[in-house]
Amino acid sequence: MSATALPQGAAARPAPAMARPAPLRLGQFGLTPFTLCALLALTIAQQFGFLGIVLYMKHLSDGVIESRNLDTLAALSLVFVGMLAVSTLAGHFRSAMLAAAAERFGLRLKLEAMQAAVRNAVRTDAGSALPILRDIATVQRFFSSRTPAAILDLLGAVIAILLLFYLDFWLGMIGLGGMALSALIGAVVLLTTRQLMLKSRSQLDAAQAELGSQFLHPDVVRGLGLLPATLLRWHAKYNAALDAEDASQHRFGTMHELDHFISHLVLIGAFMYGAYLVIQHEATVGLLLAITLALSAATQPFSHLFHNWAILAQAAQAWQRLRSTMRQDGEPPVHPPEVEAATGLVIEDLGFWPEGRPQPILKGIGLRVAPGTMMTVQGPNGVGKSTLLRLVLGLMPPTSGRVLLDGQDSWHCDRAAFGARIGYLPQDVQLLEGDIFRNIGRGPGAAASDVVAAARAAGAHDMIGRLPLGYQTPAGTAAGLSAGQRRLIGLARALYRDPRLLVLDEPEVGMDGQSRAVMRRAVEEAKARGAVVLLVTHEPRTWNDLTDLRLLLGKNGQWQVRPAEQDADIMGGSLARVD
Ligand SMILES: Nc1ncnc2c1ncn2[C@@H]1O[C@H](COP(=O)(O)OP(=O)(O)OP(=O)(O)O)[C@@H](O)[C@H]1O
Repeated sequence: MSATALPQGAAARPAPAMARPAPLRLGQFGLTPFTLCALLALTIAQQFGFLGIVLYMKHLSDGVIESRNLDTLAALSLVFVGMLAVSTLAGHFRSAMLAAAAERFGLRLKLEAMQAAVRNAVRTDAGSALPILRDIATVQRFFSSRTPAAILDLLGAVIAILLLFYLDFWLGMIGLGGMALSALIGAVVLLTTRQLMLKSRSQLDAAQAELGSQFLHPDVVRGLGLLPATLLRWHAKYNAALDAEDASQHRFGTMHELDHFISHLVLIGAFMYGAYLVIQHEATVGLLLAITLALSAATQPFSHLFHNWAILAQAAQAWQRLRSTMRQDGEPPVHPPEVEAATGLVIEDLGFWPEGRPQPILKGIGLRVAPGTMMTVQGPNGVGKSTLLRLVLGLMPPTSGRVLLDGQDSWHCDRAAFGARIGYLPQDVQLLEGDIFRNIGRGPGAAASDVVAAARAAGAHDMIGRLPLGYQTPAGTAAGLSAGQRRLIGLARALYRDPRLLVLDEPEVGMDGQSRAVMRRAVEEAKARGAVVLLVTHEPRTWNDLTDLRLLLGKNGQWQVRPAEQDADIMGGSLARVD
């Protein structure tokens, strides 16, 4: 046995710096300045094609019809058919580019945002990372809808207004006034519905999360007759969320009607002015035709945007939430292993003091656990045993100090490489969706021999063999495995490929005598292979013969390391003996 208590640090060191995550930028998803310029150029080409028709109509009615010149009619028609073809092609390429961007965006965003959300959820105990999936879907739905094209078409609206100015200064002013009014209404409604939409979204998330967590314990809910109360509570929250959404939809609807009214008002104004010019012999009827087409090009993108305002507003909010998730991500920078550090587990001046707590949970813990050594972690309920294990595993950043496994900082590490070197059996064993083989082998591609060896070491092989589908038995939440079976599979997963650090959180809970014996043998073998074993237990006596060292935790961050021979159940209640 080799285990050493290191001197306690006098003052808490600041927590190790988190990496500042790169802000979420559209450029990361292929929307570079070049792509945007190409999209704008295609939009202009498309719009010129359309606006060409305006001029075509005007020339036809002003010149060709009066002169009755068929050659001019044929030549003009040919030119404008060509323009129309270019416009259609430009529109097609633009749609293809937008669709490709939407796909690329969805794929990459899913990967990055999901990783960030899971890391945040683990670090902050924030529960589900799933709302992020809805945000990704919202942003993706926006990109694959007609709305980005409508935004680009606002450029066409500007060109249409310029054309109106070209036709007549005051016509341009009427069109510009209408456009400005529409934009103003849009901005006002977007700002005033923002809070309502945020409220509705957070209420909906809270209601669904609450119902989801209740359904995780259907037996309790049904068995204790809590279903009506649960549904009533959920219904009230859900209705409140829908009320907020209805209010925002109502405002969107009002705005759409208002925009409709303004478009018609602008059209009537422009027509009246055009008719006045015709009466004054300053223009021909062709001008009225041109006004109709140009104004429709100027107002259509607005009308589309207002119609789909909710998609735009929801996408903007989802994008902001995604950005903030990525900002909070803070994946720590990876530190290379310290070659001169002692092998095994080294804990240096480790402290954990969450915000809002008057006292630290853990303070200045310093010790070394050599390879082939088992240390039990003992202490009363709520004293910080599981927290210590999570810090050792590098699942959250310590407030001070650090943990090294064979010289590798457990927080500043490459998770995939570090995870492969540890085995962890939490109090509440959660198996992932997929079969037992994948669960033990920690994903696809595991060697069958390694999986079976781990299952044998955990005493799970025979139990798995008795299942109708053996290692192919589904192991997820709906699979129906018993708590004891899940625990054995969880232990096999922890033992997979001989971890350097084996962390067991109250492993004996829920195990029968035979399974406990198998577990003890597994721990013994892991020690013999040179693993460091950390074991949280409320029954230290049952592990006496395998224990080399005890870490005793007390209230407010008190701690002490003792050799195994002393005081197996010292933490039966008396903290004074630890001081
Ligand atoms: N991320 C966190 N933020 C704030 N407080 C936390 C965090 N993690 C743990 N705690 C608090 O730390 C205290 C210790 O919790 P922990 O689960 O580590 O206790 P424990 O000793 O394992 O208890 P038990 O024996 O009952 O399992 C609890 O009061 C818990 O609320």
